[in-house]
Amino acid sequence: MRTSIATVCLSGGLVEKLESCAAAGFDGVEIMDADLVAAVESPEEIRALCARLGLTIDMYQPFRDVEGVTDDEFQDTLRRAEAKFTVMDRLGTDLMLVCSNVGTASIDDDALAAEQLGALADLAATHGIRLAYEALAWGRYVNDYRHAWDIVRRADRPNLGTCLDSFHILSRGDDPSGIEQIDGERIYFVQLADAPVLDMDLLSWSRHHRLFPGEGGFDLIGLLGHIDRAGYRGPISLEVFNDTFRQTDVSRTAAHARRSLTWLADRTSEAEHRAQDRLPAAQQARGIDFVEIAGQDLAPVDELLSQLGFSFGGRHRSKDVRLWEAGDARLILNEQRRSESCVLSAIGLSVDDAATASARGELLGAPPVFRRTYAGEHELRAVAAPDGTEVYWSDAGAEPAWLPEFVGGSLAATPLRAVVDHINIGHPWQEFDEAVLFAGAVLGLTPEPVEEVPGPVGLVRSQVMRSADDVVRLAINVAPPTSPEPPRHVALACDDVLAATRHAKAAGAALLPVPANYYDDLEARFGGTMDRALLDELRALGVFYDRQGAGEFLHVYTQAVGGVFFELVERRGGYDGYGAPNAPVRLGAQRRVAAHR
Ligand SMILES: O=C(O)c1ccc(O)c(O)c1
Ligand SMILES: [Mg+2]
Repeated sequence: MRTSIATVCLSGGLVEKLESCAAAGFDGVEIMDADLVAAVESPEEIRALCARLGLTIDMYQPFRDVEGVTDDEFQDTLRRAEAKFTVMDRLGTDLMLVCSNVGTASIDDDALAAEQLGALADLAATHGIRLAYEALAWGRYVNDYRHAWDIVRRADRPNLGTCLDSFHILSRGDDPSGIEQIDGERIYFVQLADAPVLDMDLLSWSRHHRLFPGEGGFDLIGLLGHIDRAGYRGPISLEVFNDTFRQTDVSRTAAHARRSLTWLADRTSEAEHRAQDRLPAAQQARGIDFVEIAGQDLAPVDELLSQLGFSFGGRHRSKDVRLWEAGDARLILNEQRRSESCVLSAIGLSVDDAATASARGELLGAPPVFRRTYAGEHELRAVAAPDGTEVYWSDAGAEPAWLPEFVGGSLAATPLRAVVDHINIGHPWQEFDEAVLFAGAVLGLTPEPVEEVPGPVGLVRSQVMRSADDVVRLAINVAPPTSPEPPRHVALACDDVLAATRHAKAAGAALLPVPANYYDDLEARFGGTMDRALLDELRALGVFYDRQGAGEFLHVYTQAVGGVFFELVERRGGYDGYGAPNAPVRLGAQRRVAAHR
């Protein structure tokens, strides 16, 4: 797949954008007119830079307000176009994007539109330039790709074709299968954007919320299949107007964008027989091997885990690392990284083939992580997620291969038997989409619908990504910008949260206090259908409750140690959520505790 990207996706000046696109491995770019106009470099200098960087200039865009206008207006359009054709000659690019008219169109007449586009194409031909006509979803009269193709056919010029843009097709819910009716030679360009499924006006949705493939709700794989079957063999270009990507680090966004196309090419390669685009298969996690917490002084975490009913699993033979266990839940405390306060720093996953998992991660641009190992120690393969969290893979077995490296653990049975239910990672707002792409592409997880939870300092957006068998459930949260350190937590599932909470309280664990108002409300909501004794016990212990149909969810939180806290959960009757209705109360309680420290 030849890859391209519109300069409008990125922040910074044109030269920085081009350098970042080349560094990220794109083959070409679409240069946005406004980016060139604002640059101090001449078109000749930009052309030379692209040549030096190995980037082709695949398209110049956009040219607006062409068709459906009065004759006077059209004469001015030709004058304007001539000036831009000259710029394109200097840039050395031969394809111009022409958007369907959204502003000046006053005449709804396909014959006139075809005539005017034809005349513009004839003028372009004197420069050796081709035009790609694109239906914008909010075009005044032309807003459907089939309509744009009709007009192109009607104009019937050898240098006039169409540009397909996934956003304009899928945002309107148009049937993309009609693409196969288009002559592939006349599809001059393909622009791709994903987007969250939103119910809002098309223009604002398009200009602010587009996403890179794999981060939204559009079926881009299906769309590419139609485009491929139409016979299109040109570049696949990203055109993603997004408020976040336009203001964040340009080289990081370019790499992120390129990763989305690597993922997409892999997903479409099977159907389209493009073996060169194929990646090693995503490895579904069989289990969570461990969760690691790192920090300078983790004694308070040792204490808390002991109070929760974990048992000490020993110290590592050669490193300043300790293990705590409760049934199948294993927590590693790592004091080797002395610069950090207490953070959730790594996740270990067991998979069928760890080598394949890490090879895939690296091909998707995730940086490999190396930790020093000593003779006889198990070497784990790992990459870093976009936020720096390390993901380790090990081959699934009866028990983790690294377990014997921990010595001196207590042999007593654990009071708590648990398994990691979900892991919740707070991210700064600008890293959210990248994290979603990483979890989907590298970890092979599938997104659940986004939840939004009102917190005391802003709306918290939460996207759970999970494996097919629910072994891994990763909640990606956007922390409110005012929270100093994005909080993270590990939720541990056990059979009896009430008993576990009694045990933890008796052992002196600092649990999160829950306000009485919460239980008054619980009584109002469920009092009619809930056992009185249960309600009283929830209130006495500070345990949260939620219900979905016949399913019930009991959960309780510890207070945070640094940037980490724990949750004990009990799922009854097939409850499948995360207690989202309780999140505002939890966030409020956490804020109160933090304020009193
Ligand atoms: O929002 C726009 O104006 C705009 C311009 C060019 C495009 O290719 C497009 O999809 C949208
Ligand atoms: Mg477009």
